[in-house]
Amino acid sequence: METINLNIEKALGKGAKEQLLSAAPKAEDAIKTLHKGNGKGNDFLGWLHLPSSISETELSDIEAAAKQLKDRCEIVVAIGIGGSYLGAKAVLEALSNTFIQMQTKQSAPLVLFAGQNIGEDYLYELQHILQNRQFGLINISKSGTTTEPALAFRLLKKQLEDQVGKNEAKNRIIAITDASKGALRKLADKEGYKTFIIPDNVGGRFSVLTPVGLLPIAVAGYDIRQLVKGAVAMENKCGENVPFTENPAAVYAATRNILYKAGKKIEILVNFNPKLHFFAEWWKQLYGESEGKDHLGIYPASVDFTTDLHSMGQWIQDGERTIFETVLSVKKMKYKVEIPADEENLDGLNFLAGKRVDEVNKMAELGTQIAHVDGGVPNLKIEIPEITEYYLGQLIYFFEKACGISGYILGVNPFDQPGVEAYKKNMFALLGKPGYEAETKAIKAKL
Ligand SMILES: O=P(O)(O)OC[C@H]1O[C@H](O)[C@H](O)[C@@H](O)[C@@H]1O
Repeated sequence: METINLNIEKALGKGAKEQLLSAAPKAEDAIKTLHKGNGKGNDFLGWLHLPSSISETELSDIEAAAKQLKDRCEIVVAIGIGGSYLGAKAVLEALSNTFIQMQTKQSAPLVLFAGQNIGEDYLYELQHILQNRQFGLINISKSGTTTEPALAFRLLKKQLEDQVGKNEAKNRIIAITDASKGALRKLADKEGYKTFIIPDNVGGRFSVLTPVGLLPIAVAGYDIRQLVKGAVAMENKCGENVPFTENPAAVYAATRNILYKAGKKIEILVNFNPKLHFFAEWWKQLYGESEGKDHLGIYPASVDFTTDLHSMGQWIQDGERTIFETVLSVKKMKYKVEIPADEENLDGLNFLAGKRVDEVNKMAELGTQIAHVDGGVPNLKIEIPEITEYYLGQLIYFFEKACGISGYILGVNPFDQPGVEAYKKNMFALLGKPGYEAETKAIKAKL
């Protein structure tokens, strides 16, 4: 089996080796701190050895629960937001047929998502689609108190109970939450739902390799063992005793911090494969929530190429020089599409006849890299052999490990997210939630 490969040749320019070597001690310290567990946020390091510590019993339990839903449902709605949503969404978008919702024959339930927004029309349309369909629910919330998923669950639970009765609904609802705390734990225990636990020491954005991500992925028919296997391979490749230059997570973390110090405040995660769009959304939460604090942190952005070359390409080529790119480059496509010759050649494309579509895409990728580097945009490249469960598992762990290292190099606590509470407090105050009387008064005075 291959591994994903990080290439930083086009990232640091002249003196790259020296720059990297001088950044090595800080990265090595960060790795030591992570592994000793004596740094900031050290009660949230459960992800560090998560892949290698998942047991056969845990995997079988997840697969059995997935089977229970598969046997009963044509649609399963995974309810959650942030880390309780993006991991599964990213993996499913990467692995699924892009037009899965148009396919009439499904070998596994269609996994849809809810609770990741408060869109009334979104929920109306979802409820409408679920009418007279056999559906089930996976309700995911680590805290068990997040408003968006709680609201979606209230609506969909009622609909399910109305459609199949309370008893059968219990066979189709699985809750993933804290072992003892939170409203969802209480509700699940009271109703007698099957539950999975999100370990206390695994933060939401690091939880894709717990049942949070694994259950929806298994329900959709994908091989969670391969996903975990890939993550284990990367856990070893980025291990504590691997020398700095051979540890891709350390090199990535060090490189982005060198660039940040040099004024590159924005990192754009680029893909040339639309299936990776949501992988970037997952990555944005991982890095945004981990590093964006104390008025510090690279702003994680993303683009889909070549699509966005026709919209954001101008800015990236010529705009303010505060950006760098990290390109997710997929080596091998799953399918083959050859460009046909055309006798009339009215579109002038006969020079491409006989080539695969991916050859055109690869030249777009190379041409873009050269143009952007020439334009002053440092370029990191992560080569992914193919989009499979195994390599996605590698990629997930690679980014998680690098995120921990990078946050410690930056000097922040990469494992908390205090800033997220500000909007929640205001929303509750505006909605008049009991207990928020003083905040309600204060915010109304601002209106
Ligand atoms: O899983 P939950 O507790 O519902 O949290 C879901 C998400 O919302 C929070 O506000 C945090 O900012 C995220 O880190 C978290 O992943």
